[in-house]
Amino acid sequence: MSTLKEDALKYHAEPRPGKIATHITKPTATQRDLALAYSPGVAEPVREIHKDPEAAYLYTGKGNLVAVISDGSAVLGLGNVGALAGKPVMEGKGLLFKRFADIDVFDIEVATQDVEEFITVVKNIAGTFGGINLEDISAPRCFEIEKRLQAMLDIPVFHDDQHGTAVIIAAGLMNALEIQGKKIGDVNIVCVGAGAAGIASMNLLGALGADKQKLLMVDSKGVLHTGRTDLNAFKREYAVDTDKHTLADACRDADVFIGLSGPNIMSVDMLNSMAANPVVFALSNPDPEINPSVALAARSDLIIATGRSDYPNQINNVLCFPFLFRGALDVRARCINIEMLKAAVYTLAKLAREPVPQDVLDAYGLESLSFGKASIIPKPFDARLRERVPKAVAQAAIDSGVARLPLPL
Ligand SMILES: NC(=O)C1=CN([C@@H]2O[C@H](COP(=O)(O)OP(=O)(O)OC[C@H]3O[C@@H](n4cnc5c(N)ncnc54)[C@H](OP(=O)(O)O)[C@@H]3O)[C@@H](O)[C@H]2O)C=CC1
Ligand SMILES: CC(=O)C(=O)O
Ligand SMILES: [Mg+2]
Repeated sequence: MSTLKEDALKYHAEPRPGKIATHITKPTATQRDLALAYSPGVAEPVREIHKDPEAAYLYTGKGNLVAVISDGSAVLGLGNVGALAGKPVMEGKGLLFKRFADIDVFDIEVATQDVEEFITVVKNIAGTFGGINLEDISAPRCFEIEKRLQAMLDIPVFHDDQHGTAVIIAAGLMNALEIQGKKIGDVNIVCVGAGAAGIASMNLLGALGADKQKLLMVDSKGVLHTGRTDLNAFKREYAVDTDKHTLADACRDADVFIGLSGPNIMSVDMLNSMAANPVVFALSNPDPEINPSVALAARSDLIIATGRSDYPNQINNVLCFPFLFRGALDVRARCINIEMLKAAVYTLAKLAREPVPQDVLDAYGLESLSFGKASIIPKPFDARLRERVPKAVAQAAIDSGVARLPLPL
């Protein structure tokens, strides 16, 4: 039998290399077609856009085109593999944008990890696009890059690993805590990984009612505590006065473990030391902080999720970014703000409580599935995501004053 590695390499190589290509949207069969598509006809939209840049939305693909841009500095949990090696992931994001939200993508791998150079590249190509999805850029550089680019540009600049991840964690956690009979403001949370995903996810959980005093963040050197002198400004926000200094200390009596760090970091002893009815989101890709089979064998009162497609409860930003951008592009939003993120959270969480459609069951080879410990979040194939999340996001953009168009009919 072939292995996942063999299958994955073959999938990417055959029948033609890569996962995504461009296609033509206009007739090209006759001399007249070419005269319209290219010279001389193409001069007409050029003149219109020269007079009014907004006309680019009318005459080019800009409004439905997103750039997935990476410097390859934090690719999944594989680390700093560089721009080119990250390309399969960026093509993958393009595939997901297209498959789930019919958004066109150019993936762009920028071979510099210098913040100024990177910002200059993105700023200078941004006019081509309706939105910028920054991907797999390590912290703390990613925070400055996103903030400065958003301030310069009038299209959404969205770091998926920060906010896409935060949205799906928040939606999944709201449901998981309800099933476990706990409230977000009461629970002790451990977040391992104080990078792009960890910091942004804890910021959003805080905005949704999590108590910072009950939160311990952990990086590769241990718990972020006030005695540490090696913390950057983003980590310092989460430093607490505690004598818990190791991950094992932090896990003791915790209700929630969120892993946004690297593979196999959580031991069974750590899991066993958590409070009753715990929630573990082991979200490092491709290998989670703890293997779900091992974890479930150790504790039957557990809810566990991973970032992977091959286990129940996939907490992965694929459930957010296609639908969030669809909503933002539909109303030509200038940015993606917290109101839009919250709208996505609530819509995703609510949808998970409804019966799962048959075609979704078929795609996963399941007889049945209903809201509960093994189904806290919708599956990406659920067509209702495309119907509901963009609409909620677009409405939030309108209500918060960042939309330039009304809701589509
Ligand atoms: N399921 C999903 O949808 C998503 C999952 N992720 C996963 O989250 C992880 C982090 O991604 P991202 O935030 O973008 O990367 P960053 O590089 O920005 O951050 C990584 C963080 O993990 C910490 N870390 C690394 N190794 C360890 C360790 N052994 N013990 C404790 N902490 C550790 C780093 O510590 P230090 O600061 O000390 O270097 C850093 O704080 C990846 O595995 C990625 O696949 C990310 C986005 C979405
Ligand atoms: C899912 C994703 O974006 C990551 O692991 O980096
Ligand atoms: Mg990523």
